[in-house]
Amino acid sequence: MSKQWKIVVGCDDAGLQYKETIKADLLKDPRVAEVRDVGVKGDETTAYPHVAVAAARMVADGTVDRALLICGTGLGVAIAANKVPGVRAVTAHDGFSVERAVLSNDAQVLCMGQRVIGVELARRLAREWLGYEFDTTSASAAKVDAIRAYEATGDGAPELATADDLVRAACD
Ligand SMILES: O=C(CO)[C@H](O)COP(=O)(O)O
Repeated sequence: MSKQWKIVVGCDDAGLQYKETIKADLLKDPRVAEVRDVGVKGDETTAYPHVAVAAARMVADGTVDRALLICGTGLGVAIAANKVPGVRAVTAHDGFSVERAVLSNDAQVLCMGQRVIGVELARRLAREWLGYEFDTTSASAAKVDAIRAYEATGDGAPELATADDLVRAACD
């Protein structure tokens, strides 16, 4: 059996309907072991950065494998989630980008905008997302390592890779 994902969902008030709909889908999906919810709920109006960072911290500390975040555009939640070290969050509204977010970028956080795409497309993309798993032996792995290295030191972490290695990885 393929991996069973632990997932956290989150949204702001502009993403509540999609978050609840996709959460219900995830809860029924046999590929999902656990779904956590960091809000918002009902008539809460917590701003998107707080929710996104709460979810991203759960990814970073290993509480969950992945996060699915919804706001109006999917942009703000991604920007905020990416402030948490170790987290790679993307906004994606098409199937190819969702696939590559995992297979190329090892992104653990998928963000979508309730004001951008229809709910059926968002549900489909979330379903497809569960089917992708990053291959640590793939050619993309060195490029993701380069991202990690830049994050670690801001200059490419020479202890993890030479500058030449990083440039080669970035250009491959
Ligand atoms: O889309 C959002 C942030 O990217 C959010 O749902 C709405 O933000 P606002 O336009 O600043 O209200």
